[in-house]
Amino acid sequence: MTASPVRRRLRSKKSEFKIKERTGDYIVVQALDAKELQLLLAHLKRKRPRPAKMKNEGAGDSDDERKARYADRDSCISWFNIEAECPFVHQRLKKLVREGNNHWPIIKVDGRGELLCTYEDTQYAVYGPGQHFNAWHQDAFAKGNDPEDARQMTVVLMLSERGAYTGGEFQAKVKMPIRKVTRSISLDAGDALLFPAKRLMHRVSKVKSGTRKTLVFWALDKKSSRYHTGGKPDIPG
Ligand SMILES: O=C(O)CCC(=O)C(=O)O
Ligand SMILES: [Fe+2]
Repeated sequence: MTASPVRRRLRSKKSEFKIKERTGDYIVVQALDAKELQLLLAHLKRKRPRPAKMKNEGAGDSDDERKARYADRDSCISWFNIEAECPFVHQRLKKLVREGNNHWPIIKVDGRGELLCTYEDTQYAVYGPGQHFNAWHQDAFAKGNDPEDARQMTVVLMLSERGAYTGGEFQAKVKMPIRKVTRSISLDAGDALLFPAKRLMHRVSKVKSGTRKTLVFWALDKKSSRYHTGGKPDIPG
């Protein structure tokens, strides 16, 4: 028996991930199991993360004043091509972007259901004692003029066990009926936090002890960005 169109639609939206928390602003899912995480961590041992430069780890030449405050960051990062180096994690991250897009349909989909987006190099971030990303920020701006303003979906993959560090909370400004409130989002090792890159204000508080490690992965839609379209994005800002 064939499913009715409505049932089929519902089934196709069914998550393949265990959803641990879902709000209008962000979602937390279980993304990697312990074995997969170990494989990824073994690969990342070869990396030598270096102090992040502002803005957005580039040369610090942002044309956008909103990003000046990003300088309030102290962490070590390394950028790499995860598709080439760790294909199974790349596949998973792409599925996570799709999962996010099922909740916030921001990225267009072609006739075969493929997301019409590209992916930035992946950021591996390491925060030791005293380090942080204290600056409240969003990862892209609809009206921004920089290459990274093409970011549409953010995936933060937590690599560290809870007991590996204290402090280092991922905090976000979430909508409540009357105003936005700051919430600390609880993440276990292997969890992924998904949110629309141009919407969620967030930061990482200071690590008090131990080491906190994440991967941050962004899906881009270059057509949504002034930078990539010569000032004529096809999506209103
Ligand atoms: O490390 C994290 O948890 C998030 C880092 C972040 O917000 C960023 O790199 O834009
Ligand atoms: Fe961020």
